[in-house]
Amino acid sequence: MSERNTMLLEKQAKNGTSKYMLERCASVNEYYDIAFKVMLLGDSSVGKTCVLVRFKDGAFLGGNFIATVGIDFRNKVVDVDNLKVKLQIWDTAGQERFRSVTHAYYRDAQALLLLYDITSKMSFDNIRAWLTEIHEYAQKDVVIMLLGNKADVAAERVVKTEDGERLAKEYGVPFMETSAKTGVNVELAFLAIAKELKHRATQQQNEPKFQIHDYIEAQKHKSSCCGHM
Ligand SMILES: Nc1nc2c(ncn2[C@@H]2O[C@H](COP(=O)(O)OP(=O)(O)OP(=O)(O)O)[C@@H](O)[C@H]2O)c(=O)[nH]1
Repeated sequence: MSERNTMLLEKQAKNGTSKYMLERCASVNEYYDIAFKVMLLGDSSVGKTCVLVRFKDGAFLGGNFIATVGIDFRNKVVDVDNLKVKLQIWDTAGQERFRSVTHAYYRDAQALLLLYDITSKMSFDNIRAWLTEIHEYAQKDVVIMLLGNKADVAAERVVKTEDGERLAKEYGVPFMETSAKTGVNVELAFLAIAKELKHRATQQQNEPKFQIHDYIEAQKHKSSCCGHM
């Protein structure tokens, strides 16, 4: 981390001008400058665990579906403008019976990735209910991103890309389609979140605001030449 960034973060922490955590980890393996909590939400079997495993380990969990019980988390440190940003990513159980457990974790999250499955109309229709729940339990300024997962299964698609885009626009949240199987857009989703949170935490008054929508569109176009759904 540059000296300027260190001073800036320390100043913000001292003044209480940053709502975000400033943490230092002594372990060499897990060194980071700043940490954020991110939660994965959405119906059971939309692919939350698989998206997390794809991002963390670059692998796909195929085979038999094992539903998440309760809640679990994994850490990943990413570089954002010379800062080491630790994302502590909470994987929640989509099943209704675990809802009261996961509600308790909403308050601490700075970002929420809300997933539906493009081959399940019900998981898409339930997104409005998820957003209502988010507004009830999460912080007011939480960063929300909508993801239409399983984009690789084109033959079974029942939710059009435009429908996802329209819903995201209605709620003013960024949107993209992902595939935990091929990896398409998975890293982009987490990096966009990391950048948004880092900018919010370190931004100075005269600096231009980070535009997450513009960033995602630019990156999607960049990768569309060679990205495979
Ligand atoms: N083709 C395809 N299958 C996927 C993708 N993501 C997940 N799956 C499959 O969908 C099933 C459910 O995936 P999970 O990641 O366990 O779903 P979840 O949302 O974590 O489910 P809960 O833990 O019950 O909330 C598994 O059989 C995965 O292999 C994807 O991008 N493409």
